[in-house]
Amino acid sequence: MAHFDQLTKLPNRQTLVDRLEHGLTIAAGGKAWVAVMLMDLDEFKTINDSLGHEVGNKVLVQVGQRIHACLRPSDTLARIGGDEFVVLVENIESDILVIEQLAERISKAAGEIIAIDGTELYVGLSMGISLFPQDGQDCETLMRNADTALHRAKAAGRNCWRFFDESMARHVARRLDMDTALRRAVERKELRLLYQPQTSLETGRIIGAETLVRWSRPDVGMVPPNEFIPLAEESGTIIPIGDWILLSACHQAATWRRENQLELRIAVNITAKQIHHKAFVDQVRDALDDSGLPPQLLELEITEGSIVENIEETVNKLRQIKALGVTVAIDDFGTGYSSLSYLKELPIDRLKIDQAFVRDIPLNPHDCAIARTIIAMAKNLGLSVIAEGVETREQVDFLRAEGCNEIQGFLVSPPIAADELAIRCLDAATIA
Ligand SMILES: Nc1nc2c(ncn2[C@@H]2O[C@@H]3COP(=O)(O)O[C@H]4[C@@H](O)[C@H](n5cnc6c(=O)[nH]c(N)nc65)O[C@@H]4COP(=O)(O)O[C@H]3[C@H]2O)c(=O)[nH]1
Repeated sequence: MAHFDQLTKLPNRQTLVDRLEHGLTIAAGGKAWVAVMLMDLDEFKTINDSLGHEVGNKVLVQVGQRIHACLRPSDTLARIGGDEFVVLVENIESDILVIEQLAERISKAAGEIIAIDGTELYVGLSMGISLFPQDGQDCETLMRNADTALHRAKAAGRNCWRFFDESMARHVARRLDMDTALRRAVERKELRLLYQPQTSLETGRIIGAETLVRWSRPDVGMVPPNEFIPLAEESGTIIPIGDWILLSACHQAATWRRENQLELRIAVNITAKQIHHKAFVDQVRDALDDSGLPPQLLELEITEGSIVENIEETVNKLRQIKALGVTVAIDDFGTGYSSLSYLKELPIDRLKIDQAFVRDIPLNPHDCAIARTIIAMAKNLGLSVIAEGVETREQVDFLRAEGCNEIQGFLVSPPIAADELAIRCLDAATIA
């Protein structure tokens, strides 16, 4: 039996069903989602009736090519009948926002003018989307529910898409709305940076600060970074925002140096997507050039989790960063999956013990053991150690006795405004 549609050379219905069944078997064993995006062309019958089947066929071929151009190599596009196409997206790990974005790309691409034999045509496309596992466990149910959603899209005025599950659509809409607002947040000056002191346990003095972003969203209030940073990471908005944070933090540290004679190391959180972005090293170099900050006063904090995503490329990028003279710390250390073997290879300067292990020191013997082990391991690898989330005197005593180099936490100060931090540093008080 043929596996491909003769006209468009795309997989046909049978091939789609085979791939979907295979995809569901794989997805059933893990956490990934699968999306079935069923689409058809609005008013295709009118094109066929008024301009003839030959033109209709050319339209189908062109639309097929346009949809195909929006996909990743691992996605499947099939033509399952007349003007019906299906896109199968497997292995959706992080967020269904990617499906919403894909639906938008496809609608836009299909909706552009099609020129056939000197005639210009517009073709609208409606789409219904069902998701495994929530909208069905098997091929038949998922196709049926995608079809129900497609009918809803048509009823809603065509040239749009609908998820089978409306609550899912609302969830996506909320996130999309937040992402759109976030994209504008920089130019509208809704983002601001706070700085949390980092203190040397040897001298008791503040030697640096971590940059922590805050978003005050009009009509909504403060949105915590734990909520919007992962979203920005997912959608790619982290690239312009991260660039702004990096540049602003470098300027701030340069200002402390120039105006307050403070040589403070400024730490900036960097996400996985930022590291892997092709312009990342240039962005860091530009931020240093633009601000005039000496490179050794800039530290990049990257989480353990983001390193394991693509270890080779991360090592490569970090080497380039180190070559600039910038230092690197591993954030949230102990929560990821670091193995000693690659920790040795990473060009890093500091380990940051996650606050989850600091919180119950000295009462919890397990946490004490973990903190002690991280400190000892860092020493063996020639790395410095900073503990985050330090809130009590007892924690300081324990960490100091174990040889931890620096601390950060509410005991010294919560994240504060830049001016306030300068005053704190100029104040003679130290952690004794
Ligand atoms: N309970 C307790 N908490 C303490 C203490 N000291 C500091 N914290 C909080 O712990 C978080 C430490 O930052 P993180 O692990 O990098 O975790 C950060 C980081 O992953 C992300 N984030 C914040 N700002 C940025 C940024 O500028 N860029 C990026 N990429 N991520 C950021 O959001 C996370 C949360 O940031 P925040 O809400 O500012 O929360 C901060 C800080 O306010 C303490 O003694 N006790």
